[in-house]
Amino acid sequence: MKAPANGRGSRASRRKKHAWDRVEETQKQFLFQVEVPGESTVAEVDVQTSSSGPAGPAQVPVADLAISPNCLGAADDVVDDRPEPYMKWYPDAPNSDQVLVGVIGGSGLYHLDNLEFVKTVNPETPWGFPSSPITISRLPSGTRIAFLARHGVGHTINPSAVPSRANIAALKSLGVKVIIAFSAVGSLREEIAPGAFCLPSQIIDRTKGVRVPTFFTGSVVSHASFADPFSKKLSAWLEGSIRRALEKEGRAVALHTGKTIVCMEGPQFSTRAESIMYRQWGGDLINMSVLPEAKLAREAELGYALIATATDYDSWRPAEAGVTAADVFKTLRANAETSRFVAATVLEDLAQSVSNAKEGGEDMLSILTEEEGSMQFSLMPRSHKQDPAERKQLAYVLSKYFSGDEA
Ligand SMILES: CSC[C@H]1O[C@H](OP(=O)(O)O)[C@H](O)[C@@H]1O
Ligand SMILES: Nc1ncnc2[nH]cnc12
Repeated sequence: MKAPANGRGSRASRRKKHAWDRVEETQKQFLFQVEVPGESTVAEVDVQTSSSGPAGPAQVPVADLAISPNCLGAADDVVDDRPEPYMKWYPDAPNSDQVLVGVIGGSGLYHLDNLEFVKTVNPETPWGFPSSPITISRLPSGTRIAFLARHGVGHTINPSAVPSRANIAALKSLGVKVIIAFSAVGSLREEIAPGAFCLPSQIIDRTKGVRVPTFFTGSVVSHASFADPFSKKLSAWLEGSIRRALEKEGRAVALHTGKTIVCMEGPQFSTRAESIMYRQWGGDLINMSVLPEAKLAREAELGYALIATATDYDSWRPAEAGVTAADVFKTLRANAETSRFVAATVLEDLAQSVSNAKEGGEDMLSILTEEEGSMQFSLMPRSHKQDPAERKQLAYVLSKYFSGDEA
């Protein structure tokens, strides 16, 4: 039985520690030699000591390999039992230097307003440099945020070439916990008019394998859960804050939620047939940028939500000409102005909630840490065949699973 989300106190803390101990134990697994059916060679695989075989080298049937997520601590053992207060379980965040939130600006959104400039950083990650130097700014409340222009400041990077791994890794290296990403999107629905804002909840992947969609490209294998590609608590919280911001702005901009976004490869726009097909598939919006960004944020255990701003009706409307970049640009400027207003309001709201959280409120803390720990059920068990250099690279984004244990 999973304990209640608000389980607290010292007993709960002990249970949590126990769950993490189990993860560490699995990192120090015993080595077994395993005959893989259908293969002539004997594979060496790390497995847990289990009742199915003695500790030490042995021949064990593949069915007995403890490579299910259970070997990382059964799901039932994992209890959301963060001890209070804030500082104890969230040690690296709550000081004024901490950059909690990363904002990724899309087409038309190359800077934010109302912020006090602190510094620009350009971290070199194991996956190279981010799309643009990252601007760290201070909100009026003092909270710091990091801003990154997805296509570079002069919009010089096409969607297929965005260095998403470097972008996500760089933001994580600054201490960011959640990413709020902006994107200019086409609308596949009459009711989502150009100018409207959307918080999508699902993605259909129509990228073509050109972009590397994972940090795990070598001998360390991982299968992250992606059923809900956007962080649910973050998106739900954003909905209220964006609605307030749009009302305050007074331009009657609509906000749609729960929509499905198609991510296509581009850079050309869709054909009419494709545009119609995406509608039949259940697509409501279309862009070229949400993937692999959202997948990589999940792998890095960062919260991620997309604020999509509709610029055009793509190419599904029979009586109209298909979308052109000029159509997009027409709406882009107004959308970007509203996006800056929304960003300023949302970020201030967020900073306020963080400081409430420090004083005992809980909501924002669970939003900021929504994805933390999620990868523990996604990583395949450690094997001596994993490349130590690769594990070291992975420590850059997932230090709690890969730091300090390189042989
Ligand atoms: C400029 S039209 C197509 C381009 O715009 C969107 O960019 P972003 O998501 O970064 O705002 C779309 O995804 C395409 O990359
Ligand atoms: N129609 C469209 N297709 C793909 N990406 C877009 N970004 C803005 N409009 C778009």
